[in-house]
Amino acid sequence: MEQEENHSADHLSAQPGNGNELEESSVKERCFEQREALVGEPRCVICGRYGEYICDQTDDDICSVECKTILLSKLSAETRPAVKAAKRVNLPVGDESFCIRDENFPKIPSMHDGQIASLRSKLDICVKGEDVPDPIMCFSSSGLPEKLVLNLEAAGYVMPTPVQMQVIPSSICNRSLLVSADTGSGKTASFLVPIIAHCSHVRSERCTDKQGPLAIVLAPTRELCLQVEEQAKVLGKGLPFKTALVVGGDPLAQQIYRIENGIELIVGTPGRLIDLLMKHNVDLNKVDVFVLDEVDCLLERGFRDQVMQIFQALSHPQVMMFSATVNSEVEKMSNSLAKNAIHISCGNPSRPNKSVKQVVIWVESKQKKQKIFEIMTSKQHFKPPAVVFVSSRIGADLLSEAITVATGLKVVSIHGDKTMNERRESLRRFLTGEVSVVVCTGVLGRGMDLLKVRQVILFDMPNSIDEYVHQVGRASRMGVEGMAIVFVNEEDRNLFRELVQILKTAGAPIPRELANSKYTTGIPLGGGKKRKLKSRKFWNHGLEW
Ligand SMILES: Nc1ncnc2c1ncn2[C@@H]1O[C@H](COP(=O)(O)OP(=O)(O)OP(=O)(O)O)[C@@H](O)[C@H]1O
Repeated sequence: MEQEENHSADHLSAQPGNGNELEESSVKERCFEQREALVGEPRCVICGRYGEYICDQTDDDICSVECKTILLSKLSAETRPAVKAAKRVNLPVGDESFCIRDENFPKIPSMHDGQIASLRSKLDICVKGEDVPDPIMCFSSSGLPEKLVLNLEAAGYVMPTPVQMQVIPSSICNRSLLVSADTGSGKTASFLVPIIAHCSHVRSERCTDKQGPLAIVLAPTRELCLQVEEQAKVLGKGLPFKTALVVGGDPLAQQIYRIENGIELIVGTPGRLIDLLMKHNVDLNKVDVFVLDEVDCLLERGFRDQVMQIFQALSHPQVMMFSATVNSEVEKMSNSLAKNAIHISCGNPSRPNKSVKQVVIWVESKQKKQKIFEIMTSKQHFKPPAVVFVSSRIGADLLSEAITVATGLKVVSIHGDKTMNERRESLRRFLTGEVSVVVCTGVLGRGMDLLKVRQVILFDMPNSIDEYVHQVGRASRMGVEGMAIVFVNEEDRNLFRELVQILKTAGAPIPRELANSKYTTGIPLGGGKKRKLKSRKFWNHGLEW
């Protein structure tokens, strides 16, 4: 007990002068101050570094006050959508009566169809399709391997989020899916959990060494692939489940070597995967799960042909497609990949996450730099760590230098002209808190789980409202409140109409210049033609990443 107390990060709250100064000074404030864990040492449940302390509230190993705060905010009943969801439908949180330990994965007991429909409606889950499996209320009710359930618990996943409640059972029933759900709502685990369960099931049934992959996850950016693969490794730990990351910028030979040695899941960008498949004979015959993360982006021109090429090399896989922004065009295109897919929608997809306060400011282009310096030197307005989105690579470099000079803050830039090692290192420095600002192009706009970020600044508006939704979404994870500061001026007039609609719906203030602009008031609401034009524009921008 004595020892536990001395290790407790809660001692940080001790006040100077109470005799605890010695322990206080040794407690690590920030995650990056902590060393890596050696073999056999406890690891921080948040970042994996040396788990020097024990969190009093949860008994988990943690490395620093910073990770303790994240751990507690993750577990906080007020901020967990799954727990909130359970409360909304009057389910006792963690009540075992809602957990069915049945391999065949039956219905929630004593719930008839009407009750299931009402449950879905309360959880904001909409489903379209034939024989849609019922949602689950806990991870252990879907016949997942015990080790996987333990890994989920260790990662702080006490209950599934609404999207996971509906996607996991549907996926385990081998159904193809098109899923749209809010940013930060847990889509990644909703496809990784069934993939890991499937792979470890197959491998333990037919245990032969060095087999080809069983699942492929495609994502549009290297950073997102890195993150998805990392999460797959955490959730699949201790199971017969190995992964390979196939992204540009890393040596191809190493990626081939890893695949040759036998893996279950490939996570990659379409271009590099095609490259690898052309140069090397990878047996894709056993791939029976194909996931498109950020499906709307992957089905845009530029990626679409590559995605279809990979798909055609597979033999009738289960296809699962995910994004926070799925429009009717994407729905139509998804038909060519999966005919009878179930459509699942959770929360308010295609709208900025409700937990992010949108603060739109009218700033003329020449004044933008001055404005961002003002924000970043204001204790009241600047809430680091912060992500700044700009529209060009050169702009990212110039602005990051300018912010450093003007404010003295540590800033990095990330964009498509940097080498993979530079991008990895900059992201690491940002995520560990070594630097407090990252200036980037759209490369970090989609899918990135920037856990500690609560503030994003859209220095340049992106080229489409869908990208706006994704970029704003970086300011919040799992319902934690965040803020997006958005600079607009006449140059963004193409988006005025949709932006004003979005701000009105969110009840956010609309700058006078924006409200009064002829582009806001004079043009009728855009139809299909206008959206197509925007999609193309986005693509020109997308290729610039
Ligand atoms: N059941 C759960 N319990 C607790 N935390 C969870 C759970 N599921 C996911 N998370 C955490 O929630 C955060 C957001 O999840 P994720 O990145 O998958 O969101 P997303 O829906 O893919 O968002 P985006 O559209 O922005 O990519 C992550 O930090 C993840 O670890």
